[in-house]
Amino acid sequence: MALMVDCRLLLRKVKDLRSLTPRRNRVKEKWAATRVKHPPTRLALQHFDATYSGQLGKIWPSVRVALLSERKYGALLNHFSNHNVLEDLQSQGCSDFISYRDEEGRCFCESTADSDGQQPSGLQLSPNIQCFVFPRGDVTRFQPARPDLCGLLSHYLMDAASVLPCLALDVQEGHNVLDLCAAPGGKTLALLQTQSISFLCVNDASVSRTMRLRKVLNSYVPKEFLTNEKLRITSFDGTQWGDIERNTFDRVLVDVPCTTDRHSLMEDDNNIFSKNRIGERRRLPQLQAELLLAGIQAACPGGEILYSTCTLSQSQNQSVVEQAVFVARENHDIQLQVVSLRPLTQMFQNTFYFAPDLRLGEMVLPHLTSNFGPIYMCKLRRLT
Ligand SMILES: C[S@@+](CC[C@H](N)C(=O)[O-])C[C@H]1O[C@@H](n2cnc3c(N)ncnc32)[C@H](O)[C@@H]1O
Repeated sequence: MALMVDCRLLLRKVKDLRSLTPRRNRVKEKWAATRVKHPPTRLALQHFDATYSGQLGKIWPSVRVALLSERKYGALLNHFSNHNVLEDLQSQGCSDFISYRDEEGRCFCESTADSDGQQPSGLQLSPNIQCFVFPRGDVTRFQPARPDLCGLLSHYLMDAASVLPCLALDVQEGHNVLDLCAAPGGKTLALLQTQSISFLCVNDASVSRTMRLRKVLNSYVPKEFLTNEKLRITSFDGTQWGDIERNTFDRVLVDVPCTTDRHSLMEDDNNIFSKNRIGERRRLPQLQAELLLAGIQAACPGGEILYSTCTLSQSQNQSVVEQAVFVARENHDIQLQVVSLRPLTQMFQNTFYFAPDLRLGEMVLPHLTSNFGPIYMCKLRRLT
C-alpha cells in the first residue's frame, strides 16, 4: 500500500516537473504555430514580381530594388507657419524642387497637343507650393517639424512625388475644390498652401482617418482658414458623392485607396496582401472606378479631375480611368477629355524618374537615384 502511494506521488511529481521544465520548448512550439508562414510583405513581393515584370519589362529590377530600399521624403513648406525653416533646409543642402524650374528657364505655358493626341495642360503652378528635397541619391532624413509661437508646424514630411497631383490639379483663384479621399491630409495641405481656394471640401470615408486629417489641419493651418465658410470636412462614402452634389466643383482630387505598393512591401501590419484582405484587394479597381466616376459627376462642366494612386498596377491606374470615362459617357452623358501632363513631367524630370511611354496619364517610378513614388496620375477635363 505504502509503495503504491509512493508510486502515485512520484508520478504526480514527474507530471508536475514536466509541466514546469519544458517552458522554453512550449514557447517555441507556440511561436512556431502562430508564426505567419507567408507574411503579407512576401506575398506582395511575389504578386509584384508576377505582374510588374510583365508590365514594366526590363526596368522592373531597378524599380524593385528601389521599392525595397530606403525611400526619400520631401518637406512641404507650411506658409502659414512663422517658423522660418527655409534657411535651415538650404544649409542642409536641400532645394525646392518646384521653383527649381525657374533656374532652368522653363515655364508652364500652353503647348501644342502631344503626339498621343492628349490635350496640353496649360497649367500655372502656384508659387506658394514649395517642397524641399535632398539632391539625387541622397536619402538623408529631415528633422521633425517645429512649431512656431502659435503652435503651427513649419513643414510636412511626405513623398515629394505626392505633391505632383496637387500641382497638376492647377487650382486657380476663387476655385471650389473637392478632395474626395483626403486623409491623412498631405495633399489637402499642399492645396491649401496655394491660398487661392474659395471653398474646400475634404472628405474621407474613414472616421478615424478623418480625425487624423483634422489634427493635421489644426497643426498646420490657422483657425481663420478653417471656418465653415471656407472648409467642410465630411466622412461620407465617396462613391455616393455623385448623388449628393453634382456639377459643383472646379477641381476634384480623387486620390484613391490602392495597394500602396511601398507600404505593402515594408509593413506586415495593416497590409492589404494579408490573407484576410484578399476580397478587399480584389474589389479595389471597382471601388476606384466608382470613386473616380463620383468625382467626375461632382465636377462642373469645364471642371478638372485629377485621379491618383501610389501603385504601379495598370489595373488600378489606366484601366480604372478607362472604365470611369466609359461609364461617364455611356451612362451619364458626360464627355471627358484627357489632359496631358507631359509639360509637368518635362519640368520635373531632374527630380523624378517618370515611366516612359505610358498610354494614359503619367507615373513616377521609384529609382535608387530618386527614390520617390510610385505615384500615378491622370487628369481629365469635363467637356459636358
Ligand atoms: C491614398 S489615401 C488618401 C491620401 C490623402 N489624399 C493624402 O494625401 O494624405 C486613400 C484614402 O481613401 C479613403 N477611402 C477609402 N474608401 C473610401 C470611400 N469609399 N470614400 C472616401 N474615401 C475612401 C481611405 O480611408 C484613405 O484615407
